[in-house]
Amino acid sequence: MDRHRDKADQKFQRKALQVQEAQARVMQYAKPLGTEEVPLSQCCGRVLAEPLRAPHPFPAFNRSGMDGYALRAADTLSCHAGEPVWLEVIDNIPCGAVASAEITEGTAARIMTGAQVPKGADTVVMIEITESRESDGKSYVGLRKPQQAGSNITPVGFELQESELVLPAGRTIAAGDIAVLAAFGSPVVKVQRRPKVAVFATGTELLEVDEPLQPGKIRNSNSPMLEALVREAGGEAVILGAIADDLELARSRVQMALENYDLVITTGGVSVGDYDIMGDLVREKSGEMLFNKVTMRPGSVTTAAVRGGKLLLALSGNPGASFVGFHLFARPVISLMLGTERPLLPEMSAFIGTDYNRVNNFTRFVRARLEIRDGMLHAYPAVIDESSVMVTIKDSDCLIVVPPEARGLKAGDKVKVLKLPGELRRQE
Ligand SMILES: Nc1nc2c(c(=O)[nH]1)N[C@H]1C(S)=C(S)[C@@H](COP(=O)(O)OP(=O)(O)OC[C@H]3O[C@@H](n4cnc5c(N)ncnc54)[C@H](O)[C@@H]3O)O[C@H]1N2
Ligand code: MOO
Ligand SMILES: [Mg+2]
Repeated sequence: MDRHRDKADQKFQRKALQVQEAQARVMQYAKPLGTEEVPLSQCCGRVLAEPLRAPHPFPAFNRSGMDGYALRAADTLSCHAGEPVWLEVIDNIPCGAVASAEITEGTAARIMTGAQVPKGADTVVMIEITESRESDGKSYVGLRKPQQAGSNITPVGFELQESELVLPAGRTIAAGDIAVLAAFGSPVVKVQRRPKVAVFATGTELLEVDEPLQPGKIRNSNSPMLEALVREAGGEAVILGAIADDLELARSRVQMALENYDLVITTGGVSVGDYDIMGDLVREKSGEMLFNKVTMRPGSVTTAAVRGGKLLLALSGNPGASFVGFHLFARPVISLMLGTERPLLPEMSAFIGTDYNRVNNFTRFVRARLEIRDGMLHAYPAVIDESSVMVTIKDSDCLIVVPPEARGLKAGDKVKVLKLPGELRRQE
């Protein structure tokens, strides 16, 4: 009986941490996991593991910006009153070729866009403003206006000098980065290894997605949602299914997962209920509990522990709470494991779109839809945003941070929002 009392006391006496403190506790266990090489075609969205310095200037040669003639600007200065200057065309330089002769006084080379400008030439004149004639088997180009040195030539190193830093390590590779990597000859790219994240759900009430509904039961929506969130954060998610509320079973599953994966995320069973086994499991002596209560809503019962150096994030079973818990705790951990420098959701300020009157003792992270109007951000809180509500997660672009002291926000008040990843939802 006394042992029961002890257990119950432990269960109910939880010390709530501030969100930032709780984030700091989990983030200190998140370190980059090492690197691997992937083909250029598969590196989009991965995190670059080493900086790229330009191995050569870019462009690597003085490049013609027009189809026309390469010549010396000085040779055009003598045109006056519309009298053309005639220069002998001594070379023809298609793109990809190099000149066979230097341009000297009185000569020019026909040249195409993108070709290397020949030695001696300091300007390129576009075909449209030139004239041509043949005489004694020689070709001549005629110009009626003096030209400026440097025109239509992109000088060597215009974009980048040799050894200039182009891509810092830690950058998430996007299309423009891929162009750079290709231009500098990187068929394989060193990227951070993706964390392997085990996701499992707890709850005797849970059905598989393809099972028919049964009385009192629900389908497991958290695991597929978390799988998508892990992927979006740059991790590799492995769904380990749903387990019944059975402490023995959960203990062995969690242990197996901690041994085989970089991070373990569970949902459900962290509150004070009779079958809330994850709470019991985390309080067992075999590991360090980092926290089991956070001053936030939803997700106040979010729990974290470390075992054998690996993090276990036990998120609340309520869909809204597991969504917010993922973004505040799991996403930063995955980001740090990927070696990124800014693991937390970006903060912005917005005008709240409607009144918000819900009162709370804890900071509330209210899911909301963002709209940009006249260049200003407006955040519309979801009409129903209880922890247990699933359906409005899909419409949220951000979380409005409502501190406990904010009582009765009025439409138009300025609020802090945490931007969720991805594009803004369209207004229906
Ligand atoms: N007496 C108290 N009861 C509760 C408290 C409290 O402080 N005292 N806290 C409430 C709060 S706040 C939350 S949040 C929930 C947390 O619940 P658990 O993390 O223990 O989660 P469960 O009990 O397993 O489930 C809660 C809810 O979520 C549904 N669920 C669970 N897993 C899934 C899933 N994979 N997919 C979809 N939905 C899921 C489950 O069926 C329940 O409806 O506790 C409050 N209670
Ligand atoms: O604190 Mo509960 O975790 O969602 O509201
Ligand atoms: Mg519970």
